[in-house]
Amino acid sequence: MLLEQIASADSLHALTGPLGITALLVGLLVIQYVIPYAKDPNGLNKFPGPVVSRFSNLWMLFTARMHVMSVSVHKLHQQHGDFVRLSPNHLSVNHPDSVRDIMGHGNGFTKSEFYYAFDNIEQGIFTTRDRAKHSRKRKFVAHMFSSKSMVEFEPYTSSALLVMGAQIDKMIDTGKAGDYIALDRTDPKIAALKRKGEIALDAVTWASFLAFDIIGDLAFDEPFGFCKAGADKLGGVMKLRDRGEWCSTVGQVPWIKTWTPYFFFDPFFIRGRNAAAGLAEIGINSVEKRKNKPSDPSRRDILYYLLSAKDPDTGGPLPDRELKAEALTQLIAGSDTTGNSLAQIIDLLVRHPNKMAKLIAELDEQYPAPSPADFVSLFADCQNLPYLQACICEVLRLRTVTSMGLPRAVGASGANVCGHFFPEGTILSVPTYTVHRDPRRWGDNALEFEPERWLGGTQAELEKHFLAFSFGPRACIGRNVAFMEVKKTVATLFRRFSLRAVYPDRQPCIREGFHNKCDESFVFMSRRD
Ligand code: HEM
Repeated sequence: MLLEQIASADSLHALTGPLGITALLVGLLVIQYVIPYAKDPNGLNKFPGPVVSRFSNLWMLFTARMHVMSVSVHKLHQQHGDFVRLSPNHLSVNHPDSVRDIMGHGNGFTKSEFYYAFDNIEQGIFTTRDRAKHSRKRKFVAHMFSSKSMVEFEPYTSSALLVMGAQIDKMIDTGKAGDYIALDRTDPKIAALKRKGEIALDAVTWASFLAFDIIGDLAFDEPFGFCKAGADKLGGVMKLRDRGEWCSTVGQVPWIKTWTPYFFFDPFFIRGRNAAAGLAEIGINSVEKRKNKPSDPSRRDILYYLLSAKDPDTGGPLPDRELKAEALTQLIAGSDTTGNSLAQIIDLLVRHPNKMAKLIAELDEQYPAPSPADFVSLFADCQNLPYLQACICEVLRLRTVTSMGLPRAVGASGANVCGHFFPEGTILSVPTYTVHRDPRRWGDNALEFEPERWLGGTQAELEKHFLAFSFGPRACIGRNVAFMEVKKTVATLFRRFSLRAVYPDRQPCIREGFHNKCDESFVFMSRRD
């Protein structure tokens, strides 16, 4: 009888009509969101956070897409305290022990599925989630970042700095370097503020040119030539930005990755996907070019180390796809990070002329003679300058390139973290932006630019809360190369040139992708000697 009723035309109509479809949708929503919430498999219901985060990743997707994730998470911590729920299985933890408990060695955590969005060509050292696979990769890149290779890598940084110095000189003399025309030639407002002997340029643009040129030479045998051309002929800088923003957004809901080419409602997704493909092409072409070109046998660069690395599993060379994926990883990890850090260093120093004067005094003491046109600071000379080191650390604290919490997944046996137990698969992150502003860690002047805090023997203590290069087993492997590049660049620039902000009172607009970028930072420059 009942079956007959169901099968009747009226009932079928009811099931396929608007009411039936609504009931079906509600049922699906209950299965997808409400039941998991009620079951609370990771025990996160007791933690506060936005209501929508209890049921879905939408809050994270939205804040990432709007480029405001770190700041939004920070506001939630200010409102709710040390533990904030960001999605059904993701908790952000800003507890004094969170860096040790979540990021530290030996706790069995892995990178989360967020990193799937970053896989390009194939999993590289940066994206690999599996711990055994990651250790294998760390083994074969270890030589590349030894102190010996640091000495071998220095000349590539020096030659890029030489080209950039010459281009700035050219701009001071002619107002133009390659395709780049000094800003005071094109913008009457800037021209009106200019003093004699100065030119105006965008530090963000030139820091990117320099960082790309250095990594091009360091990784692939020749600089990309952006400084010489005064232009980014490959569109690499923009591709990096678009790809980074796309990855950090897609990573919030990783399964959408393969569908983004069809997201016609938001060109952001199409652009990001194309940028990722374009970057892979730059990487693959550069590797192919290098492999087919007779190379100087004494040349020691990243590709030399990758080409001569032994696969720890087979004892033979690395498989071709893996080699390309690793080369691309170094290109991406080593260019955008360094370029953005340099831009932020210049931006914050020109906004704090008293700190900049202290740095210049330190450099002048190191280099008392007038600096010639081809002056480039040797790493040996600037490596241990305390105020230079302090300025760099302080900028990387306040203007950290990657300031969002880096998500880690709890391993098979669960984990005790800051007094709570979390089962396998729970995602935990330490909110770098918030940690770097926490008065419990940095004192009452946590929000101020105060390089002096790094002086006087406090560095080791502060390093425990310093996440600019991350912490633990997945910390930045290129940290020493980065410090070498940044120290040499800052020492060279500030010894040779005077810099001042074009608009000292205009706050920079910082846009967050996976990396934070100043949209622009206009500075006046003139020769000092
Ligand atoms: C100022 C410059 C730099 C900063 C601020 C920086 C920051 C970071 C951070 C925060 C991570 C961890 C990311 C995560 O866990 O999601 C990381 C990882 C990494 N960085 Fe850097 N980085 C810099 C320069 C470099 C350079 C110059 C290279 C190479 C030439 C490099 C290569 C890598 C690699 C390969 C990883 C992945 C390590 C792993 O998972 O084992 N980085 N970096």
